[in-house]
Amino acid sequence: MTEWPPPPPADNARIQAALLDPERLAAVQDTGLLDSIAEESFDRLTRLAAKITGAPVAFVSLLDAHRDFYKSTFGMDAPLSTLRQLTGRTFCHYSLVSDGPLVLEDATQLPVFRDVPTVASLGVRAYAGIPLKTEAGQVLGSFCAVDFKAKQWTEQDIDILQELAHSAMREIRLRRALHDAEALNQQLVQQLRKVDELNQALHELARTDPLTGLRNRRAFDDSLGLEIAAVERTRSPLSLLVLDLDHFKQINDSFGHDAGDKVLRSIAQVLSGCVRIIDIVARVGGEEFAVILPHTDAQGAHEVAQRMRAAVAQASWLSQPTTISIGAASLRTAETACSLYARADAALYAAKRSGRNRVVAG
Ligand SMILES: Nc1nc2c(ncn2[C@@H]2O[C@H](COP(=O)(O)OP(=O)(O)OP(=O)(O)O)[C@@H](O)[C@H]2O)c(=O)[nH]1
Repeated sequence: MTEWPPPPPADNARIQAALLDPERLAAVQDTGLLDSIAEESFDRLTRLAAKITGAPVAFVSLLDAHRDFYKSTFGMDAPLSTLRQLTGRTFCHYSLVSDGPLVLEDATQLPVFRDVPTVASLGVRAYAGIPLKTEAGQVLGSFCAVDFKAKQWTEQDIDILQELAHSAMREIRLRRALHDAEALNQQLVQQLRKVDELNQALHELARTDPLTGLRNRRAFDDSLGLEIAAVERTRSPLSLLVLDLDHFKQINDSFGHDAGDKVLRSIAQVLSGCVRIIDIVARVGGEEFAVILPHTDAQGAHEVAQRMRAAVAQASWLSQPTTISIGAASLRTAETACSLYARADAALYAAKRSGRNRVVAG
């Protein structure tokens, strides 16, 4: 056809330079389509191209450094489709540097083009290729139609192929945008996970006594409420110990506040070592601790309390013995957390009044 006379064939060096241009290759990689499977959104376009132009074959090629990758093919018979990743010089390479549609009515009649391997190997004679160009001007490959006999491409054929090439480019951009959105979404999910972890850490921090690492008063109150609620379901016993160091003021006064802190930390360790994993040890005040003992009756609570009292009394603290007094109370039917605590606290003060270093049940 006269409207699109084939341009003088580009020399090999120019094609090679364009093929290997790093920016172009980066753009091709960036599509994320190399080696991807066939997709209906592209196949629909090649099918349409063949149907409307009457060409038996249409395809979308992406030009990698050393191969043509066909994202979509229509009308290629079995042996041809095995050439899905064609190597060697192809018409699409000429299209790459053609700066517009490359339209060949009969390649066998044209110098250089007649030497393109697919002319001899597959019998290709007519070719119309529209460069697939990014907004930045990088040519990714071509949208092509091919015939095995000479073909007079009409102006409408080329218009249609250009429209379809345009749609293919839009599809490519859409893929990229989707991919970017997925990556962003992934990042967002990771950030949210981090925020969750931080929140969790903050939550833990807000419930932890910084000096001893035990639960603090707030966490203790929550735990006691939950354990009492569980008792209402399970009807199992529950006991509470409230402990206070004896004459702790003297330790502070004699050895200093830091030494007092050290004693509090050690006491926390000793107490934690006396209980089961399900028991809850908390520091509920300056030198006051409390221990929730689920599934434990008054007898069991007394045993644990005596174990704690003896363990503290036997440990070597600074240069003087340190002891604790303990009040114990076991939950009564329909009793509130407040009442249970008050009874254990009253028992603690009874223990103090009656000489310290002892356990009193409330
Ligand atoms: N080192 C240190 N001391 C604390 C802390 N919290 C409270 N205390 C001290 O604990 C002491 C408590 O004194 P008191 O309430 O008189 O009780 P006590 O000396 O233990 O005497 P009894 O309880 O009657 O046996 C005070 O000296 C407080 O300063 C703390 O976090 N670190």
